[in-house]
Amino acid sequence: MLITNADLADGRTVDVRISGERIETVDDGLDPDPDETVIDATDKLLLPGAIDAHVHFREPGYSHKETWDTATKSAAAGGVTTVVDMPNTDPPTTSGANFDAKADYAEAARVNYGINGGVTGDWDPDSLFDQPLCALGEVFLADSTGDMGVALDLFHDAVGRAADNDVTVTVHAEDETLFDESTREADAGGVGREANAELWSAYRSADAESAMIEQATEVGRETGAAIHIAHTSTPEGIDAAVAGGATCEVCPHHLYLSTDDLDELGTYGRMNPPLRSEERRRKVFERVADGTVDIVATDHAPHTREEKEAGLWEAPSGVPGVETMLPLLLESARQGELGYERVRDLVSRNPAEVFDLDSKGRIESGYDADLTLVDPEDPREIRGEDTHTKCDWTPFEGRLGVFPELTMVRGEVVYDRTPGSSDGRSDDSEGFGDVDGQNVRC
Ligand SMILES: NC(=O)N[C@@H](CC(=O)O)C(=O)O
Ligand SMILES: [Zn+2]
Ligand SMILES: [Zn+2]
Repeated sequence: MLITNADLADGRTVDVRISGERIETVDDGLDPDPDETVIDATDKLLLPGAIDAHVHFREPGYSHKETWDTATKSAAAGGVTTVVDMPNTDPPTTSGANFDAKADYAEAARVNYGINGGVTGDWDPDSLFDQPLCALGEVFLADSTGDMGVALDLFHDAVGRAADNDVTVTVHAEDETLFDESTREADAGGVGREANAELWSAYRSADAESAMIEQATEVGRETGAAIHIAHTSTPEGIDAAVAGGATCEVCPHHLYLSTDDLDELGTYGRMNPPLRSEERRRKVFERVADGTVDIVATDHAPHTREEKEAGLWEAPSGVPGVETMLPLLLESARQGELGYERVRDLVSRNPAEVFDLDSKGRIESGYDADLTLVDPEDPREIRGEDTHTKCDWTPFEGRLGVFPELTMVRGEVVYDRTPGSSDGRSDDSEGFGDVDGQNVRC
């Protein structure tokens, strides 16, 4: 296959030849071979497929929220070609056997995936580390969905084991002892969008995050493990991660939403860590734009509308996001708030480096042909009902996103937004190709 005249994030315009699963040549003036499929990418932007290093695809255990099929369609339609799945499923991914149980479900994936191991009081590190883990984590230092919170002494042991096995540790860092219990009394009731979700932000305080990041990075230094701080939501948290020698990630909801949006979102804006003030959100955005933050990942955490239609303290935490991450970032690039190379680094190059995905994250000869093609000047309104996640709602309703036209996984079309228009490149009427997702560690 030959993609001609594509603009790259660095401003070059090139032809890209794909041979089998790999990028063969990146050059200009490549002539199509006889019988070679040609995609004219004139005025389109070609990006390495996004790597979402933080998703909750819910199976086994919670197929009513999401399945590997719906979630990886959502990923493909959002330009995400690799995902890393978190362990808070049922059973949790805390032993070799439980890893195998998840791997069976993951066979339905249409994009590449990694599976992480998790830590609980009764985890089985011996059998777990025998498996091809992508990373250890998220290791929960506070309870979140799945109630997998662990104490610091167990965390210390687990990080030590990870260091011995040369596995990166992704950490959910909040200090429960610093949560503000008094906020519970202020709740006047109200369910779903009527709930006063600002109380959730007050409850799981900004201090609780940065204090625990300091402790987690100290354990990293003591043990020599590579620590990656998940979903940092505050400038203080990002600065603590950097000072502590860890890598860190920011999620689209902490980049584009703040407590100002909670009037409208209610429990649909409840997640851990919670949304922060507009002032903090701006400072987080600055740190993403200037390269202080290593990666953007979604923490795609779908729950049904029925589950979200509950009181503030009963509703589950988490929002979907795998389909809207790259579109939101590309809209910021269109607006001049982020450079295209920064976007590429945040969602492709850097996650590939942090998680040792050696053949991914770049459009260069020899790399996997995981690619996504967009018209950078064609934003659309984000609509929950248009997304492919099973939960069918989005906290970004009505915002603009620059969505992919075409996504490829290891040289095969996994998503084509205009099926039929392009010589049958996809297999079904929704535009999805029947691609066999592969475990990135196998
Ligand atoms: N972020 C969330 O609010 N929820 C996540 C768990 C997590 O990442 O903490 C979930 O799995 O629902
Ligand atoms: Zn978390
Ligand atoms: Zn998470």
